[in-house]
Amino acid sequence: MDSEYKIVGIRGATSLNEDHPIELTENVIELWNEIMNKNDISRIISVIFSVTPDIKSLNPATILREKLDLNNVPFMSLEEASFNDSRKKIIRVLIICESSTQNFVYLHEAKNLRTKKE
Ligand SMILES: O=C(O)C(=O)C[C@]1(C(=O)O)C=C[C@@H](O)C=C1
Repeated sequence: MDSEYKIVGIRGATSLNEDHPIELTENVIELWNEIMNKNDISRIISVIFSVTPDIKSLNPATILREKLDLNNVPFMSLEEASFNDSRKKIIRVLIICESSTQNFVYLHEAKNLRTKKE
């Protein structure tokens, strides 16, 4: 293994306007492609998705596995814990991988998930 590659966690998130299979598929593939384009990942170890409890139309892991032929990637999908100030219709991902970069990607309404609340 090249020494510049380290095991890191890369985060990302996206949002849905509606819990609809077409929008969910498009936004999950968009998120995945953006993370892959903005990073230099040499090996994926595991991928965990979380979806807020208002997302039921499709499983993001199944979409990637089937549509992008990622059958060898160990995916899991979980329900995100819900709190009083939780944002709605958010899909989060944590990719554990070997990478020389660690660029997080937040798209659409998920862009401000990590901004500090006043
Ligand atoms: O990074 C995100 O997706 C966030 O919503 C931020 C945050 C955090 O406060 O650090 C909140 C909830 C998630 O479970 C993970 C991280």
